[in-house]
Amino acid sequence: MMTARIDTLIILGAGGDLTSRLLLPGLASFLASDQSQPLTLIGADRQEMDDAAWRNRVTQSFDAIASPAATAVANAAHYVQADVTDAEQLRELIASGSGRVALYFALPPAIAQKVVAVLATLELPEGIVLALEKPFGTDETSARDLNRILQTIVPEEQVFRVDHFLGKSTVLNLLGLRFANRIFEPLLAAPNVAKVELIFDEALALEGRAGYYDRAGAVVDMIQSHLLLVMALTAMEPPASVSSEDLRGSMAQVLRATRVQSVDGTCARRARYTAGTIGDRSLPAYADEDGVDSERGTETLAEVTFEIDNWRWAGVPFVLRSGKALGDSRQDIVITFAPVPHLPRGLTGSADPAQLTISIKPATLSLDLIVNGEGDPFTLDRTQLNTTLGDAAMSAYGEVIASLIDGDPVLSVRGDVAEQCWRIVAPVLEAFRTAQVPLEEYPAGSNGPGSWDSV
Ligand SMILES: O=P(O)(O)OC[C@H]1O[C@@H](O)[C@H](O)[C@@H](O)[C@@H]1O
Repeated sequence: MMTARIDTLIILGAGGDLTSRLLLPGLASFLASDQSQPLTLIGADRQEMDDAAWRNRVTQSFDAIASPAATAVANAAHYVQADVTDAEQLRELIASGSGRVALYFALPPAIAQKVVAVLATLELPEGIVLALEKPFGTDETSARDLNRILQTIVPEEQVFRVDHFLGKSTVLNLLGLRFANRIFEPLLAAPNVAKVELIFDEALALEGRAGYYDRAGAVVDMIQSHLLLVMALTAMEPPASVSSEDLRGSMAQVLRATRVQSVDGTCARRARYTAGTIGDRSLPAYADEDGVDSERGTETLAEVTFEIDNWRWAGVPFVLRSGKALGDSRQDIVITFAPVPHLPRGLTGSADPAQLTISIKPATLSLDLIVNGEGDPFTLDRTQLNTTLGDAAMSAYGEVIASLIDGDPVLSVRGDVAEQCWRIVAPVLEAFRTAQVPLEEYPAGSNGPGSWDSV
């Protein structure tokens, strides 16, 4: 496997929103903590722009996390005006890179697929890495087709399917928490665990992204991509190492064993927000947002229960929930332990089982335990052990870019995993499409439909 660092990063779609909002700030975050080697940055897009204008754009996006390395990269950046769906223009663009090249597709999925097809006709430099943003395909079949073409272009180790959740430090903390402490890992299995919940509730609403979101909805936007990967890290078997083969192999194995709890749609709920207020922001109903086709019935909140058919997890529900325009932002992994098999008679009071909560943001860990209460020593009470996990040196995008620039696919979604994630949610998407699951409503700023019990 080739693991030499990337010397040239070429961004396709350099003039787009993704580049300035996420990719360049992520690159700045990486550069601030990496001084070791120069990197040539080339931006490419259809629009007319000269090097100076592109450098200016890069500098502006780098501003929040300025560093000498970032300034050096911005000052030496180049811009190439090109239609990258044209074979000759794409070939010339790639040839303008020196050393090992990474091609970053910051492009809408349909154009990215065209460019992949064009790449398949070109002779490419040794070791080129192709970085593709989500969504990777639109279902299992299209993801498999895209993987098949990519396989004809470069080896799997040179395809980097970006999912920035794999770069979140608290998500990566699952590895240390689970595999470096003897006290949790043996307990993380049926019958010790009653349920596992992964909650990603956002106060953010549509934020002008109707063009993408109205076709995706909460299941595709969050559960199919990010949350299933977090679930895989929470539930996978201990890998022998954190090499890309071992880590991604363990993730793939647990996802292959994952299915929705029932195929008839009763394992899923969905809702969309109506008008409401969050803090001092008044939000229109989702259906009235610019660019939304209300007939499409897109959900802005979804909850799906999965099961993992293996020895460790058989029968334990994994509830994944994510929604927008909710009153409380929450990003938690909540592991609820099973009740003890026998509570000594004479101990009274709340014996609700212990819970371990790993919060992605703010990065905290809390263990909710039952102890003897302060008053009557035979009355049970609850106590909480809390700790903060500290801020990561790099942003999630920075971490993913670091792994890309290192030429190490460990934080990239492996091809078969991308296909599995689509396979897993397919029955839910079908149940939504055929209206087997009612589309409920919740006012923006609330905690979801009143009938949904909160976790
Ligand atoms: O919390 P983060 O890192 O911004 O990630 C959440 C975002 O992840 C993106 O991939 C989704 O498209 C967004 O809808 C979501 O808000």
